[in-house]
Amino acid sequence: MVQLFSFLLKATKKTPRAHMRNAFLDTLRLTVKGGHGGNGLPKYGGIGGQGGCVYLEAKEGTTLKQLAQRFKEKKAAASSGEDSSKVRILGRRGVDEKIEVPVGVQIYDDNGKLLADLNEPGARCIAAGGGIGGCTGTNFLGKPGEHKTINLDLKLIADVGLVGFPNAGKSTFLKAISKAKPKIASYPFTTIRPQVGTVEYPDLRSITIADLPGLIEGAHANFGMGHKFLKHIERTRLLLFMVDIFGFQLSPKHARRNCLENIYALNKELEMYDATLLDKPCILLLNKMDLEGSSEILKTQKPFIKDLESKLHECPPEIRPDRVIRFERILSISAQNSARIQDVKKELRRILDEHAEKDTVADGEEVKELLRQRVGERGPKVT
Ligand SMILES: Nc1nc2c(ncn2[C@@H]2O[C@H](COP(=O)(O)OP(=O)(O)OP(=O)(O)O)[C@@H](O)[C@H]2O)c(=O)[nH]1
Repeated sequence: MVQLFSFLLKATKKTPRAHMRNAFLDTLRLTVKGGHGGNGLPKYGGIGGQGGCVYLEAKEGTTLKQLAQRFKEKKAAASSGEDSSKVRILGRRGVDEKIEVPVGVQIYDDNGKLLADLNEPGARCIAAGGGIGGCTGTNFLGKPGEHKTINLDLKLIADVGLVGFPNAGKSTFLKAISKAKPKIASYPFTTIRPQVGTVEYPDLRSITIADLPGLIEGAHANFGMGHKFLKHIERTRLLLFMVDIFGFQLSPKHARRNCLENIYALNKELEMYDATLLDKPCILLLNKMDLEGSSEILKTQKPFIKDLESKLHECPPEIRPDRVIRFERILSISAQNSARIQDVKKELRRILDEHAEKDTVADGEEVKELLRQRVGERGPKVT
């Protein structure tokens, strides 16, 4: 009977859909447990060893998928401290459990409280401390280690976040400008995981661009993949909007949006996710300029794209943003023919450098102000 059931169960088990297989993993839940403290030895006043702790360390090249494979049971524990004995009065400390995590991981507890942000290689945090060893204060009994569930949330760290609706040409553009090799096809949703490309400059400086897929109109209401990948934009320093000059229609059931409407809709999606994203510097790319009729559309739409406020009243309410985004630069390109890709490359660099300089100056001013406040009237003069 049991065999029959297991046979039937196997028969109904479907193979996962192609896009679900090897899916990009950017969250992981783990139960972590610090080691138990060793017991003391009352007769000699011996102290038990402290339990080992579970700690996380950010390492480049690590993925959450590797982690999920290593901890199949989703549990990690450190070893207990050694009991005190006649030959070793001070018990040895338990062995720590080191978990290597991808750079850019944020650690949350079950209440959603941020415990740590491991955003550079080598950054560490203790996930579960070990219990103290038995001593006079504990009646020579070792204490249990910390035990909790943590949530790892990976947010990519890239200089530029590429956003656009499906089929706009994001993958084609990323391939043209960088060394990334994304999948490209003429139907929406080819990209189901963020792709990161690196753009190199002759002076050996390089910048990274993350293609954030899956964004569709209404994603804020959890249509499609919702805002699943938008979290990766939070740490980017510049936004790169990409829009098909001919507009986009997700399916016959959806309204066809022209390029201007697509810009409003993208603006709205970002605003609904996190309005502070609109404060980031932003470049707009109007793509597919190699196709016939594109120049005419550009000519009629450009004045309105430059001044988004002007047509806001005509924008359908479901895609109308409260605040329009300001583009530092608008470039019409053809990702397929690599036309004006070099201009985009230059602009990205220029704007990133300009903002980095501003940030440094702003930081400097802040430090000076702090110093001024601390130094007081009689201290050295801060200029
Ligand atoms: N004519 C023309 N076609 C382009 C251009 N850029 C992209 N395409 C085509 O548009 C289609 C979609 O391109 P992708 O690069 O896959 O678009 P995407 O935005 O990455 O799409 P998703 O993966 O669905 O998010 C493909 O058939 C491309 O060949 C362009 O500049 N000109």
